[in-house]
Amino acid sequence: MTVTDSAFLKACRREPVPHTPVWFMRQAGRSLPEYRKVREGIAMLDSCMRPDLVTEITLQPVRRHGVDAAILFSDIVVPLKAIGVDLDIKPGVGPVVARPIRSRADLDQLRPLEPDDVRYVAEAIGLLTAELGDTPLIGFAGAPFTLASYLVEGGPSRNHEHTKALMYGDPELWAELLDRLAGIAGAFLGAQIDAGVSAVQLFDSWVGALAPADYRASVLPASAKVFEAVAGRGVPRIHFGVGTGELLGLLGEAGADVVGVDWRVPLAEAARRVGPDKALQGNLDPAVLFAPPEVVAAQADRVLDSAAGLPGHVFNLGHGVLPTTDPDALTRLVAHVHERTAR
Ligand SMILES: Cc1c2[nH]c(c1CCC(=O)O)Cc1[nH]c(c(CCC(=O)O)c1C)Cc1[nH]c(c(CCC(=O)O)c1C)Cc1[nH]c(c(C)c1CCC(=O)O)C2
Repeated sequence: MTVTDSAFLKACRREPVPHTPVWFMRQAGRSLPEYRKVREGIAMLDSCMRPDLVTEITLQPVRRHGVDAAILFSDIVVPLKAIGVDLDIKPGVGPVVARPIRSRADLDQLRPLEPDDVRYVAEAIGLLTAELGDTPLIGFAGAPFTLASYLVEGGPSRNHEHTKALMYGDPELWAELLDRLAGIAGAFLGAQIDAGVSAVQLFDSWVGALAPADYRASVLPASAKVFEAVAGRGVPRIHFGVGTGELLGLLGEAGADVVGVDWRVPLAEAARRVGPDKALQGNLDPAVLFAPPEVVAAQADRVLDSAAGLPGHVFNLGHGVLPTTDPDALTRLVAHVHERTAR
């Protein structure tokens, strides 16, 4: 076995698999007591800059759950911090930006990302690939729209009103902002591929707030530029957002090899929307993990049944692991998916 032959990479390439591979968005994090222990007294962004901690935290869910892939412990705002944007991650809140970007002058905060800006990430990836053996490591970046939302709003937002005001009100400035963010995200993914990750995921978590026509006109070109920056590198590209049922076809069109699906659209229907030449990832509702074990198993089977016959399914949740999830429920779910799909 090598990483290349792993069930996860085979599923991304839509090749036959020994079992359906499974990993979880936010598998490294607050649901694990061993995570809370190593993070004690260390700020989130500081922990992302320490290769020893990044390595330990990334490995924790692999050891505990036996998932088919690791995801680098980092955050979508790490490359922004690395180029000098004044921001922090506030516990229980999320990324908070000191000087929101609302005018052309504010764009000065965004210079291009150089590999040296994130050398601690490359160092962590080197340590990780040595430890992980045959288990693939997924790198990631935030997509231009989702990064723009944090930068324009100044923090997490329910309605993205300032973001949309800029997008509709000053299309030229908006395009320039998204283009700069696309350059940063593409460079961040490129640095992770150079360092040895086996796949990359572009998180456009909040883009489900847009209508398809606006996505196509105002966001797709920037996300396509990110995927283009890492095309032809032999590394599958995954594209994910929440509430994107109406955008699934466009998320694929932007240049992904694998399209992530939240829990609102069954995978068989998602496959029709995405088209025949892409794999799918998803899509168990993360809240289902709070139900009794037999219910979790039955709901997982519903996901697997919907994906039956599709070439290329990576089992995942429809969004990240919720912080108060019982880790044993995740371990049982991995075992269940593996047993149910063993060929
Ligand atoms: C939108 C977004 C962010 N960050 C990320 C996204 C896209 C994924 C998604 O939609 O969930 C991506 C991310 N953030 C983190 C990872 C690690 C890898 C993984 O296990 O998935 C990944 C892939 C660690 C983290 N990033 C963050 C934490 C929690 C911080 C802590 O443990 O103190 C972790 C483990 C902080 C963060 N950073 C962000 C949010 C919304 C938060 C949570 C705020 C909170 O509730 O405390 C921005």
